[in-house]
Amino acid sequence: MVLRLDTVRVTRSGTSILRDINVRLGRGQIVGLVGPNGAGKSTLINAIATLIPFSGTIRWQGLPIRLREIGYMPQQAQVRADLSVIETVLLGRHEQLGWRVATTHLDQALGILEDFGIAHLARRNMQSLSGGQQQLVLLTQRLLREPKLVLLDEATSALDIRHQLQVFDRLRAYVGRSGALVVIAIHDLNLAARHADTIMLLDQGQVAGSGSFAEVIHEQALRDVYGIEAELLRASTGHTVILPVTAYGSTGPTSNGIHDVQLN
Ligand SMILES: Nc1ncnc2c1ncn2[C@@H]1O[C@H](COP(=O)(O)OP(=O)(O)OP(=O)(O)O)[C@@H](O)[C@H]1O
Repeated sequence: MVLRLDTVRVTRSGTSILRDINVRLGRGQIVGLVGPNGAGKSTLINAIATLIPFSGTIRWQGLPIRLREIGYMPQQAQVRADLSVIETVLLGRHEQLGWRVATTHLDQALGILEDFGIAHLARRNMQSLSGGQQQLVLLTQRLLREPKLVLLDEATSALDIRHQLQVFDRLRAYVGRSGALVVIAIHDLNLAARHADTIMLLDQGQVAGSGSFAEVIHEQALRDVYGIEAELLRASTGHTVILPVTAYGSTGPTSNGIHDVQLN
């Protein structure tokens, strides 16, 4: 197991935010970090990225994590600099850039933009892009130097359905090629069901479950952690689809099992 957290705790402004987090994660997988608003997902990602103080130990391949060696993308990555898209992506390799940009670096930057279907934006100014386009560019920037640990906080939240699928396809290819570990905080449980190899469910600063989607996200967990009644459907792909029915406590139809639906 390459990412190891032992009794990690985070306290902010006197309040306990994360309590006794013990985690073991192996490489070559996408881990979906899920949980309701305020559960502690961003805090956990920020602690792993060493951006906030924590107690306990966090080790990557047996060593303390160094931010510059990982690919980290915060929840609200902001673009302030007046740079073009290609310049922004190249900054992903800023430690290696000199007075001239090497052709190989430029080719890599253009290649990753192409891979994510946004090569046509290469010469555009970042400020002129939509929020979703900026999110895609920043993701390619983080992946440019091929980090083996990638921490993404809601990295697909501003993307349309096609781009969400595209990003997960690219992340899957990246993980397959590089053997990286990708941890992505994500609200969309259906996306997580489809694309995450492992689910880690956070609730009130603690790990409420980890394992396969089916092991972690079931009707009782949705009731206990999210406070909703939901139907769990099974798509023709075999993946679970969650259909929220009603918020806990309100009246409405409840689920009585898993149903088959045909997706074309
Ligand atoms: N600097 C801070 N000082 C005090 N409390 C904080 C601080 N940062 C976060 N919190 C609290 O910690 C808890 C966890 O926040 P966090 O942002 O990690 O949750 P999250 O699961 O990422 O939520 P969301 O899904 O809404 O993004 C929340 O209750 C939040 O109010």
